[in-house]
Amino acid sequence: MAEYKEIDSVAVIELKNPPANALSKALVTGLNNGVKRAIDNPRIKSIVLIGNGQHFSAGADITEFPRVADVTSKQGVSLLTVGDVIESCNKPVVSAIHGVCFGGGLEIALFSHYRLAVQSAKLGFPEVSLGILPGANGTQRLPRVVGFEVAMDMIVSGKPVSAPQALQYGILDKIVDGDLLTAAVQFAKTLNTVPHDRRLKNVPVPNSENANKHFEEKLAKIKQKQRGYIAPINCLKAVKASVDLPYSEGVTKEFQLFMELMSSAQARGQQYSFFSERAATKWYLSASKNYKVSKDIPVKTAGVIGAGTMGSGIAVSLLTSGIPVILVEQDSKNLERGIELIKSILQGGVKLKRMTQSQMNQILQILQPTTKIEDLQSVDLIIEAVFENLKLKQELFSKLDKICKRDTVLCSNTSTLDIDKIAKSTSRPEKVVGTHFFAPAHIMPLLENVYGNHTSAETIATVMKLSKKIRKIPVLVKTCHGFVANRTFFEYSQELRFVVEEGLLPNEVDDILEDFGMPMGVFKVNDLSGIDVGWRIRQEQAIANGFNLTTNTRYINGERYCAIADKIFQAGRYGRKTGKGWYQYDKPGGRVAMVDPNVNNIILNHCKELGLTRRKISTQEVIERCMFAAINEGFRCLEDGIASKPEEIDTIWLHGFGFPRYRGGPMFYASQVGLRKVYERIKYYQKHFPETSHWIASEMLQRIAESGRNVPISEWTKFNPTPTSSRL
Ligand SMILES: CCCCCCCCCCCCC/C=C/C(=O)SCCNC(=O)CCNC(=O)[C@H](O)C(C)(C)COP(=O)(O)OP(=O)(O)OC[C@H]1O[C@@H](n2cnc3c(N)ncnc32)[C@H](O)[C@@H]1OP(=O)(O)O
Repeated sequence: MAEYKEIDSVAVIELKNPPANALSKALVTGLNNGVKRAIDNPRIKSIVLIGNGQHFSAGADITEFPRVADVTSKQGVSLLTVGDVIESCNKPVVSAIHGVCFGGGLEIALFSHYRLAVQSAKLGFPEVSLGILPGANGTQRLPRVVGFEVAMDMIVSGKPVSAPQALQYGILDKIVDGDLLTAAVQFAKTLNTVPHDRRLKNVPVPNSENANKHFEEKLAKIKQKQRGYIAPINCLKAVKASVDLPYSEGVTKEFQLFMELMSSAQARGQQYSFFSERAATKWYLSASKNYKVSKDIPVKTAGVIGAGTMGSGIAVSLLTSGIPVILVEQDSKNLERGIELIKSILQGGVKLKRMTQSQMNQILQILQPTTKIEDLQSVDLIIEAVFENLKLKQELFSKLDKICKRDTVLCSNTSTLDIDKIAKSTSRPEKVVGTHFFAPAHIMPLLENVYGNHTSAETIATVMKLSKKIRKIPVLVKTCHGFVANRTFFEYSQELRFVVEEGLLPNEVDDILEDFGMPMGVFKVNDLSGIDVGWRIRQEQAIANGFNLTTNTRYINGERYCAIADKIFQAGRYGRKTGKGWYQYDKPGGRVAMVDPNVNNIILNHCKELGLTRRKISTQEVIERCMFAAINEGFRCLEDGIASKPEEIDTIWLHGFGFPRYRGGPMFYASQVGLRKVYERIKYYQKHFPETSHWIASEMLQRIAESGRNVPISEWTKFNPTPTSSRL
C-alpha cells in the first residue's frame, strides 16, 4: 500500500493503491508507518512522498465513506493523524506530484513542507461534487497559501488547477522536468531543517482584507446558481473560518461542517452519482461482448449529415476533439447556415477563453463542408442528424450503405426511432447504431448509445470509445421506441400535463419542479425544445398507429390523453423561438419566461369545454406523480432489458435532463423514498387514474417492494429474472 525505500539519506514513500492511489485506511496506515520509520532512522535526513502509477493520489477512498462511524471514531489512523505526523516531523517532507493530486491527496501535500510537480499535474479539491468538503484541514490550510479568494474559488467550485497555475498561486515550490523521483530526491537532499513558516498552521491567511465582501458575493452566487445544494455553502463557511478563527478553532469548525455534510442525504446522492456514472459506462452483453474484451474501430475521420442545430453541435463536438469532419447538407443555403452556426459556437468558445482565435481557425481547417453525399465514401464513421422521420432515415441509410466503405459505422441521432428498422435498410445491420445526443449537442454531456438486435460488439465498442474521446458520458441501451431517456421522460411530462388539466398552471408546476432541484420546469423545457416538435411527434405516432388526433381527443384506445399542448400549438405558440409557448418571452428566441394570461385562458377554456372541475393539487402530489411515473417506467426499461442496471437510468437523467446530482437520479431517489412506499403510491394512483396505463406497477418493482426487506439498489436486478440482456 505504501512502499518504503531509501535513496542515500532520503526516505522515499510510494503511495500504491491502483488505479488512482485512493487513500484507503490501509494506504493511510502504510503512509503513517513509513513516515514514522523514516523519523526513527537517524541516517535519514529528509522524506519524499510520491505516487505509484498514473497519479499522486485521487484523495480519500470514496468507497469507504459510508462508514461515517470510522471517520468520527478516534480509533485507527486517519488522514488527520498522518497529517499531523507529517507536519510535525523535524525532517523536511517533500510531496512529489504527478497526474492528479486531489482532495485528501492535496491535503497530504499541504501537510508536507515542500511540494514539487511535473508540468502536467493537476491539483484540486473536488469534494464539493461529492457533497462534502476537504475535511482533513484543507479548508484551513489552502487559504494560508493562496489567500481567501483563490481558496474560496477552488474549494467551492471543486475545479482543479494546472501545475503552472498552482506554481503561480504558491501551492507548488517548483515544477520539474525529467524524472520526478530523481528531481525530488535531489531537492530533498538540499534540505536540512523545517522553517517555521513551512508548517502551514503557523502562517496567517494572506490577502483577507475583503473576505467579508467576497463571502457575501459568493454566497449570493451559490444560492442563485447551485440552488438547493448544501455542500458549496458549507465549503464557503469553512474557508471563511480560516480568516475569522485561529487555526485550532478553524479546524474544529471545519470538522463540524464536514460532519454535517457527511451525514446528509445530499452527500449520499452525490457519492452514488460518482460511482453510477462510472458503472453506466461499463457495458456488458455477454462474456464475449463487453467493455473489457470488445475491440473498437479507430475513428480517424467522421461524417455528419444535416447541418441544423443538432448536426452543427455534433460536428463541433467531433472537431474540437481533433476529429476531421465532412459536413453534408442537401443544398448550399442550408450548408452555409450550418457553417455559420459552427463558427458562432466556436466563437462563443473564444469569447469564454476556452480556445484562442488561432485554435478556432485550426479547428475550421479540419471541417470539410459539402453538398455531395458521395464525399463520405471513405470516412470511418457517420452520424446522421436529419429530420426525425423513419422513411427519410431509411432512404438515407440505404444510400450510405452503397456509398461508404464496408467497415464504416453508420450512426443515427434519432431520439425515438427503432434502430433495427433503420438498420434493415442496409446490407450491414451490424454496423448500424444509435447515437442520441442531447441539445445543445456540443454542451450536454450525455450520449445515449443505442444498439439493435444486429449491432456488433465492435460497433458498440467504437461508439462507446468515441463518446469518451469527444468528452461525453456514454450510456448503452437497447433499442425500443424512445429508448430510456425519452421513454421515462415521456411519462414524467405526460403526468405533468395531466396535473395542469386537473388544476395547476404551467408556472406553478415549473416552480415545484425547480424547487425539487430540476434546472428548468418541464413547460420551460417544452418551450425550449419546441411545441411544434412535440406536436409533430404525436401526429406521426397517431398516423403510424392508425388513429386521428384532434383538439378534443380525450382518450386513445382507452388511454387518457391531454390535448392542451395541441391547443397551444394551434394558437401558433411554438415555444421560445416564436417568443411564445407555454410562456410569453421578451422576444422570439428570448430567455425571460413570463406568465401569459392567454395560456391560462386556453387551459381554463379547455377544462370548461370538457366539463372538468379544477382542484388544488399539493406539491407532494405533483412530485410523486411525475417522479413515480418516470420511476415505474424506469423499472419497465429494466424488465425489458432496454437498460441493464438502474445506474444507467440515473446517469441518463443526471446528464441528459439535469436531474439534481444531490438526489442521485430517479432510481436512487426511489431507493431513498423506499420502494415499498413508491409501490404503494403507484397502486394508489392507479386506483384514482385507472385510464392511465403508466400507473400499472412494474412487476420487478412489485417483487422488490413485496420482498419484505430494504433491498439495496445494487441488488435490484436480481429481482428481474428474464431481461433480454445479461449484466455484470
Ligand atoms: C475527533 C477526530 C477524529 C478524526 C476525524 C477524522 C476526520 C477525517 C476527515 C477525513 C476527511 C477526508 C477529506 C478528503 C476527502 C476526499 O479526498 S474525497 C475524494 C476527492 N477526490 C475525488 O473526488 C477524485 C475522484 N476521482 C477522479 O476525479 C477520477 O477518478 C480520476 C482520479 C481523475 C481518474 O479519472 P479516470 O482516469 O477518468 O478514471 P475513473 O474511471 O474516473 O477512475 C478509475 C477508477 O478509480 C476509482 N476512483 C477514483 N477516485 C477514487 C477515490 N477517490 N476513491 C475510490 N475510488 C476512486 C473510480 O471509481 C474508478 O473505479 P472503477 O470504475 O472501479 O474502475
